Amino acid sequence: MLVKVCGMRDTENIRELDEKVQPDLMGMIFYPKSSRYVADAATIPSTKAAKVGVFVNTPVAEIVAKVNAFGLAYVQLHGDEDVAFVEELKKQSPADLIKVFRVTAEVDWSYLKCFEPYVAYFLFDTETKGYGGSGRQFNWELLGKYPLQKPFLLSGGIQEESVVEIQQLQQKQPKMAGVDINSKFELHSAFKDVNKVARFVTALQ
Ligand SMILES: O=C(O)c1ccccc1NCC(=O)[C@H](O)[C@H](O)COP(=O)(O)O
Repeated sequence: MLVKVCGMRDTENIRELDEKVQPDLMGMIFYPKSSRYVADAATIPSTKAAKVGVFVNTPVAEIVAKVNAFGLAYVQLHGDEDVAFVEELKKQSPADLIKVFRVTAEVDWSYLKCFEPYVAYFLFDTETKGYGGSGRQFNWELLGKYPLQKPFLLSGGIQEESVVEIQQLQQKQPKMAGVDINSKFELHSAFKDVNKVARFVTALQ
């Protein structure tokens, strides 16, 4: 199962996580209103993990500039980006795309289907005022009925204690390609407890 650790910023914390845990994906937040906002490319070291930039309703040109400055392998669209926007970004960005859907009570699968040609993964997170990183879980049972072909990542309030529930969901839903973790593994904002992430990843595999 793929593991994405999101909301990283501190140089040494990124290096330690990359060496000890070797996550597949390492996420950085480019949403200025987030407490995890990354402003400076100089603080982000090179990593074995593929870098993911998280954006919220950011113009295409600005995203492409960050892809180049930070060497992003993926762009995660965590806002209200529509299909036309995603299609245009796909034309201009050298990075692959992850489109996020923030879940409330139900999911409109037919709407998601329109995004399938342009993205590498979908990602499901909990609806929250700040767009993401809330530490709150949505009703994962909704994904048991996932009807599409595109692989997806599960997110929203995942913690060490979530392992069994994640494994059960993956058995039901083979399109679930991985998980995305963030606030439940933080010592403080944008700084992860590497040992806690390591325990989680070991338990998951
Ligand atoms: O983390 C943030 O501050 C953030 C702000 C705005 C948009 C997205 C954000 N995080 C994106 C992520 O990929 C998180 O990992 C995801 O929302 C889950 O976070 P959590 O519920 O804290 O595990």
